[in-house]
Amino acid sequence: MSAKHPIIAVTGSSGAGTSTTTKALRHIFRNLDLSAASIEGDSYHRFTRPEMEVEIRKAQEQGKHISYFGKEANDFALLEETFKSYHETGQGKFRRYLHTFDQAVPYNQMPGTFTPWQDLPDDTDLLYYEGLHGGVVTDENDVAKYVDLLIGLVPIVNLEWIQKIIRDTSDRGHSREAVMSSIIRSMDDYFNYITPQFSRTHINFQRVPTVDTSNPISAKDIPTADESFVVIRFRGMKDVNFPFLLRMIDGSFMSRINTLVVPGGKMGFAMELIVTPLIEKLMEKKQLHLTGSLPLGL
Ligand SMILES: Nc1ncnc2c1ncn2[C@@H]1O[C@H](COP(=O)(O)OP(=O)(O)OP(=O)(O)O)[C@@H](O)[C@H]1O
Ligand SMILES: O=C(CO)[C@H](O)[C@H](O)COP(=O)(O)O
Repeated sequence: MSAKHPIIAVTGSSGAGTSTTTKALRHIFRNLDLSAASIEGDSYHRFTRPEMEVEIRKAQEQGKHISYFGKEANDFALLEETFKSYHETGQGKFRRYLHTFDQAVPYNQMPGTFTPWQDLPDDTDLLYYEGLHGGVVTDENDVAKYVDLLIGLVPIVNLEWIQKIIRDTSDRGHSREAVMSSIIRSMDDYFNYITPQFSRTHINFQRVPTVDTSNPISAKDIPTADESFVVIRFRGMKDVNFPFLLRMIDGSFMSRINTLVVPGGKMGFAMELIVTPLIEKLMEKKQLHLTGSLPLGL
């Protein structure tokens, strides 16, 4: 944990909605007048899209699987190093993985390639990570230990697959069959690297649809905000003002002592109400540090 250079991470599987949620987080940063250095989880893939296709074939020939969820296809050491560097110095490097032609054309590159590494801007208030592995811990690497506020974004799995299948086929140019086989191929890594993170998060936001999603493969649309609820689980946080949240968020209720449920359309609002005071607290700590009132290391 770094009072001086705090790190906030939103972690979730492919299609969970981490990019979508980033809009709510950016809104909070703007309201608080904070400058955030941003990094994306996909930047830590080891391979471009054509290279990954080769790696998938090589693995298959050896009777193995490689997926974007696992350590073979992602450089966890580099991600840990980036977090460590920001935590200690407020600096680091970033690049982007370009998924679509719309993203790639401004760089004069092809989809499925990386932009060159660049320095993060100087003098930012915090580092914001959005992606697959913000809370990853393996035998070799511990990314989670540098994160001051770790948020999990976890739709129930049928909804996650619907979101992934529809997004990947309509925006990223993949066939339905290719997306399906990538989901199947990713299963081991999903259990080994993705899901354990959600027991390390401070808060999880889990979208639960109220329409039938029992066959995600055949779904034509993503359930809308009005067709879902969001289950929000807090871990190890003593000062959550539940009465205030219940009063402010119409239609919300508690389902457990640490769990708030809000209508799907209120997810952005709930996120702002919950996350804003937490970020304010991180900033107060940072300020104390800068004025020398907080011992180093706290
Ligand atoms: N709360 C939501 N309500 C409705 N649709 C959503 C919601 N969150 C995400 N989606 C949709 O789900 C799809 C996947 O979302 P998004 O691209 O944000 O996922 P991601 O977690 O960033 O995935 P990746 O890591 O693969 O980039 C998008 O089509 C997005 O519009
Ligand atoms: O979302 C993903 C992981 O988070 C993608 O599966 C991965 O980044 C590869 O992207 P693409 O299919 O565009 O090559």
